Amino acid sequence: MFRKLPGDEAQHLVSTTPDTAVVFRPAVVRTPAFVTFVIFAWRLFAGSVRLFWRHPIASAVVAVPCAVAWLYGWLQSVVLIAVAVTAPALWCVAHRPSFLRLVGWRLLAFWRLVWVYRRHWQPVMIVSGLGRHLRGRDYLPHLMRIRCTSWADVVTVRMLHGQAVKDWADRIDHLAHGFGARSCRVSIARAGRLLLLFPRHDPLAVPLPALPIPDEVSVGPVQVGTREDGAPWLLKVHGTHVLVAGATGAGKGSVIWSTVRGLLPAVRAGLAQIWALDPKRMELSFGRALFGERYAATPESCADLLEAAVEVMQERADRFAGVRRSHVPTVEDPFVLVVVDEVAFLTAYQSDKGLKLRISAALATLTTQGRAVGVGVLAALQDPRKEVMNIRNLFPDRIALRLDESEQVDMVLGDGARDRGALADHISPVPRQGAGVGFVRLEASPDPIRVRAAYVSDDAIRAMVEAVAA
Ligand SMILES: Nc1ncnc2c1ncn2[C@@H]1O[C@H](COP(=O)(O)OP(=O)(O)OP(=O)(O)O)[C@@H](O)[C@H]1O
Repeated sequence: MFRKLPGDEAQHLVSTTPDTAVVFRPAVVRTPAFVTFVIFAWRLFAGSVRLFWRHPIASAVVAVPCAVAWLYGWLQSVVLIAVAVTAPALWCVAHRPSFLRLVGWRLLAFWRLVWVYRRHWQPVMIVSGLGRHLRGRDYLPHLMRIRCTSWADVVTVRMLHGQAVKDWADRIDHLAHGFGARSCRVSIARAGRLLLLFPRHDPLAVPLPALPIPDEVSVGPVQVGTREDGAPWLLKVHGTHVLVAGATGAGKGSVIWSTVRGLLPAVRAGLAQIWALDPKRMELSFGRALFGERYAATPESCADLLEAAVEVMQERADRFAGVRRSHVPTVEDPFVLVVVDEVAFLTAYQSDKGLKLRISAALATLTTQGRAVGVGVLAALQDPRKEVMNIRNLFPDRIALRLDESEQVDMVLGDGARDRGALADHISPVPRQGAGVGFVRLEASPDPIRVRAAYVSDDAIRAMVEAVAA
């Protein structure tokens, strides 16, 4: 045993009786009391300065009444506390948003920093493998800052040197459960720093009724719902192609109808046309009058309609060649949105090989050449696998509603989307809670954003048909 002990440790050994633990005599360095006092005083001072610097509001809440009591007496201090409590309460009642923005969320952030994150930081980091315990020392990522919004905590973290974003993305489950949240999303703040987003509650849990038909005549981006952060979810349809993937009952219809609703003023003004392909004959047939002649349900008529769209596209391409490089909608050349509900019925599940080829070729042509000349495709499908939808990569913008399998998330939103928190396979199958909820990736950012489409009821569709007929 003595030979196994490193260096001169053997000389500190106090007891090695067989039935007790090995006990070492600690090294004692005799220090004058004065030096010890100076060290403690310095630590106290440095700690107080750090506390004031990091948490000025919370420190002032404690320090100011103490200072007043010491300088002017306890009665004045009690009066001050009473005023300090009632004034914010009145402010909160009178103008809640400004109170929350300036005071409320900061206090909550302080509370959650102390009570949730700092308290659980060390065990969660060590158990999840994001921190290391080496030779008696903890090497932990640095918890830098907490910001609270109305629905989530945003935690800024400095990673350990040598860690990668993937190390954190692989552990979102550990982090979420470790800090008592439903989920966790990871995004990059800057080199070496991450933002972890922990939702406190789900702002999208309640269905959103159909949005009002906009007054402005525009081909987009159209508002189709709300983002998790409360901002409007604007979907760009002009100048792109959009693929909506979701299991049965995921609410694909609500994305399609909300888009149609947002384009309605442009349709009425003649600046947009919606061409509808409805092989299931369920979804779009309800508002058939909105599409006029440009509605197809049988595979043959769908192939014809798609080829007609290709003709429009090619005719425009011939006219625009060398004259302009982008499309501006006019009554002569309106924006054409080809809406396809359950596109796999027309491609993968189509038994007639000739029709399947015609439809696939037309869709591929539209999605590769249509956007510059004002022809866009909005397609919905249930199964995003390559065997089912081999042209899914030709859709620049993709929306993942509730999906059956976790692997399907990256198929729709691109590699790594699920690791970053796009848990489309965890969306509730209960229509009230989960229908129309999904994840999108915006052009500007690789981080998925959670959204909910507004539900356009049958009555709202009927009202739209009447509005267009009028
Ligand atoms: N945005 C929404 N908000 C709340 N409930 C919704 C929403 N969208 C749809 N629903 C509810 O979910 C049900 C299914 O929606 P929908 O038919 O649009 O799904 P889907 O994805 O098109 O399904 P399928 O592929 O089977 O046609 C609807 O009957 C409606 O009750």
